[in-house]
Amino acid sequence: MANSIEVKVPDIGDYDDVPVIELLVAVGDTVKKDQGLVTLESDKATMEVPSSADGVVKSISVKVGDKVSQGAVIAILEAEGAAAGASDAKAPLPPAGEGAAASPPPSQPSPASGGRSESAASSAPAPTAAAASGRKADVECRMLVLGSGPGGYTAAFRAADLGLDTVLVERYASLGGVCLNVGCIPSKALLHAAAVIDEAEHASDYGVSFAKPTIDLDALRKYKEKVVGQLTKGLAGMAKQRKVRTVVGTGSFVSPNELEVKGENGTQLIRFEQCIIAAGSQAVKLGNFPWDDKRVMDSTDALELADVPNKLLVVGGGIIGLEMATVYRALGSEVTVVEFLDQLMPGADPDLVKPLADRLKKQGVAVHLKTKAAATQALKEGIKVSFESAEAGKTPALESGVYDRVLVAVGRAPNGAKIGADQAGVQVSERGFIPVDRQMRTNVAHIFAIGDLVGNPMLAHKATHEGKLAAEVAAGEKKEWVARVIPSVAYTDPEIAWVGVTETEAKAKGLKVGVGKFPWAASGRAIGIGRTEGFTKLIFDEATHRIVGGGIVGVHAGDLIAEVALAIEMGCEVADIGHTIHPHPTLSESVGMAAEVFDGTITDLYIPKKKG
Ligand SMILES: Cc1cc2nc3c(=O)[nH]c(=O)nc-3n(C[C@H](O)[C@H](O)[C@H](O)COP(=O)(O)OP(=O)(O)OC[C@H]3O[C@@H](n4cnc5c(N)ncnc54)[C@H](O)[C@@H]3O)c2cc1C
Repeated sequence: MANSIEVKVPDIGDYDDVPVIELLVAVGDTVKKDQGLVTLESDKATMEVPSSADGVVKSISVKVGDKVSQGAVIAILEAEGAAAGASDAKAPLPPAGEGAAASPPPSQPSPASGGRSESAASSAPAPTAAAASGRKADVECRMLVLGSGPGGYTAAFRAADLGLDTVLVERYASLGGVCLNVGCIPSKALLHAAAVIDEAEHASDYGVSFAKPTIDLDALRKYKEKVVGQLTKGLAGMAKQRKVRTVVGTGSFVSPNELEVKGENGTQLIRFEQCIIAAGSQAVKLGNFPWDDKRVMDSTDALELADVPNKLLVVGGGIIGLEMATVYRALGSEVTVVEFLDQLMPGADPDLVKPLADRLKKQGVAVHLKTKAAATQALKEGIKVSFESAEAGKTPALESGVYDRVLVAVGRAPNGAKIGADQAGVQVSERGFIPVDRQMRTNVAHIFAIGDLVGNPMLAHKATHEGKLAAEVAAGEKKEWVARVIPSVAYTDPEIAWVGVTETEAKAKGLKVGVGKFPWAASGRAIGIGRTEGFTKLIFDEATHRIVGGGIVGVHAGDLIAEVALAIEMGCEVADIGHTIHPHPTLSESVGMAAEVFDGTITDLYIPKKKG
């Protein structure tokens, strides 16, 4: 029977509220009595395994940076003997007809999945010997990675670099997944063209006039494809250099150690010791749209640039919908955006969104909030869409319209339920997410999952970070998720970027925070480029003056937010940021100056002192 032992911070007053600075072991490690588990900051105290217990680390309840008090549980151990089958990342490949005996990892919500309650629980059946197919394998490998998006190719490359013989399975011939082929990269190539069109249009403000642009759609499409091709071919080359074998075809698990891949050249059975699932997500297709009509598009279709519709409806005012609205508006479409919620880009603070909403309005983009696309009809002259108010009983601001094309951008759904995960014993939530622990392990110890299919935010940089972590853990490194924050960026015009705690979230959670906000109207650089609508705000813990979040709206906000993310990761206080010398004249100065605003030391603005 399992004999669990809790390791607690000792009952010594000195240890109150002390940050954890190092985790010395990881889940699954076998530990011996008196071995160090966790190091705390104050006088480098090390929490040790109690002398009564040799065992396996079942869970670790803290991460680096957490503050702990006396009595807090730091880890749970399973005493030796009770831990048979505990995760062994280097479990040998079972012979055909024999499954892996893996015990499930601890039940911990992944921070990478936004703390979802869908944890890698232990209720899924452990794979049994009978579950293996008994078929002859066409390919055998130490590591199989399913899906070649930013999560998958990163995981495969890192695994190979760490010496694991790796196979990468991808259903499309081109590596790179959604991000490189039909997501981040092509959208940014088109947004670059949109920005140039816009810049040229406004250059007359400073005395430089260009003729109205002529748009060669074929050439623009080719440019986008060239950008994508350069990156995807680069990936194929790097896979070869690392001796990562790629298999093209659609994969589905047939046992805890086997994946069947159906491709153009028939069916192959791949047997693996360890696996990283990185099968990503796909666009949600609302059921009330006629998807067999080419005029109804998801983001992949919209990036095809089949034509520039006279009238485009964008359903969904989130990042992807607004980026595509930006592109098509610049190319000449009359764009209408409808959003069900009461703000564009839900998740960002409303003040960050306002400059974008104002600019869209100026540009003639019609935005209707609290509006639902209720019914659709494919007519010869266009797609007719009828709207309803999101508020029961209210009349929508817009009742109906006929559009040459409709882009539906209402979110993405994980592919977890489409890969035969049940055959491997891997748990999948009702929504299609695969729960993982802090090491990206699923409930089956030798199978990891990463990227969009483990939870929000569905972002490429989250997927790559997780991919690296999973590969390193699989190769035997003692690691777990320690990143504090994941930045979000909308590459609209202006860009909006935020990271960490938002003001809205702080209010909802009753966190005591203070804000330093620097308006770009006072930035020499912003004035020089005629883009003063932006601002930079930093959010600090009121008691410690440590930075906990930040948001930037304005050109290049996506590049600028990296400094704020680093400051949060480093645990910077307001003075660390304010005293960092930023180059002048740059937009980056606005980060230092936002800190000075909070600190009351700003000289580039005049802020009257509060009376009393
Ligand atoms: C229009 C658009 C713009 C975006 N812009 C940004 C951005 O600017 N920045 C950002 O961070 N994120 C952006 N994203 C999101 C980003 O693309 C995803 O978060 C990222 O691609 C997720 O990576 P992943 O590795 O989890 O999965 P994916 O990139 O989805 O890759 C999964 C791969 O698995 C393959 N696959 C799935 N099932 C199987 C199977 N059964 N067999 C074989 N192969 C399979 C798929 O074909 C795919 O290639 C954007 C997304 C879209 C749609």
